[in-house]
Amino acid sequence: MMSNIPFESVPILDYSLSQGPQKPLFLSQLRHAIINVGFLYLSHHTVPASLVEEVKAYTPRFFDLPQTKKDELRMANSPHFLGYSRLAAEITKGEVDQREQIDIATEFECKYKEGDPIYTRLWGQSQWPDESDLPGFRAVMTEYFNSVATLSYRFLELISESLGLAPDALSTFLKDPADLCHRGKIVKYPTQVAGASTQGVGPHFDAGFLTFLLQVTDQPGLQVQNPKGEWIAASPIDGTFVVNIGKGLETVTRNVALATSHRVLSPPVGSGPRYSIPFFQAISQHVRLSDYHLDFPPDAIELRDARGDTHVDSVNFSEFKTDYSGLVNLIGRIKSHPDVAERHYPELFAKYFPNGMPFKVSAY
Ligand SMILES: O=C(O)CCC(=O)C(=O)O
Ligand SMILES: [Fe+2]
Repeated sequence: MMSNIPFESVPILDYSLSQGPQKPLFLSQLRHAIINVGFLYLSHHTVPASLVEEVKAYTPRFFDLPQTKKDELRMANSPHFLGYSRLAAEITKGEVDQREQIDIATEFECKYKEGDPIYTRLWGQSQWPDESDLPGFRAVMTEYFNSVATLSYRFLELISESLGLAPDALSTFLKDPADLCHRGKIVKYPTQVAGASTQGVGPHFDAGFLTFLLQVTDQPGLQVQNPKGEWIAASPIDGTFVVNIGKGLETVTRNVALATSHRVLSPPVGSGPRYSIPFFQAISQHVRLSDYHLDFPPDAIELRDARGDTHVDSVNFSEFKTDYSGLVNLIGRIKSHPDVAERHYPELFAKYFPNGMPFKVSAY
């Protein structure tokens, strides 16, 4: 299991082990998952099961709102790229994604003013449906994201420890948790239309540090690419999150932690829609990851080198090597949602789309 043979399944880790005498076992399992897989299931975690059940119950109800109500929340309204995207509004790797979604974030008041770095405008308030249309939705989703954020901080400390770093070595990139705007989305993948595309979301890496994914329904569809290029299923397991590493964490750990390409296939004809909720942990906007040098013990570096390079079929991300994290994230959003960019960031739109609005955009 600890070898560098390409993984054939996504490991399951029991978070409760990290809180007791079995912590060393947990940390060794975590080290393997972080270095060789880049994905894991996390069971027995700290987000209350009752809260998860409430979130699951609300999810289809949001999408069942009348189309006009959802369109009122459209992302194009928001300089923060938060809000609703209709079915097939995004493209990954040149193909339309068959999903409908609302991007939301933890509570954050945007303090951007003229003259500040433009990327500080990216963080701000979500757009929520009217309370009378979906009573309690905002409160439950906000509580849920806060609870996942808390877990994500603790988990980052465990990752540091598992790699032989001081527990707070990675937390320094999240400096002041009260001043972070974590993002995520609530997603609906409709069942495949016979003969049509099966791309729920095309192969991609996540951008930031850690992603915590809640698979709301039971359909398979999420797949993770191993270093040989094979697609390995990460089907739902009740009571777990799927946790994965983003390009930011890979960059700052000099590839010790592995960001792994993944995709979602549309649910098969007749199986009903699939719903999921990814939470993307934010890091401070003002850090340039390449300015930091984390001192890993030699055995972590050896494990990384034994794993070697991975060959993946995915869109790529290299800006973390040169730019401020906030700018990297803003550029990612601009490329994914040029309609929002054209309205709120005309200069950046012109820079990244010199020929005007593309017919096809490339979403991360
Ligand atoms: O819906 C899923 O299971 C995964 C979604 C995902 O990978 C993403 O939105 O980054
Ligand atoms: Fe993803």
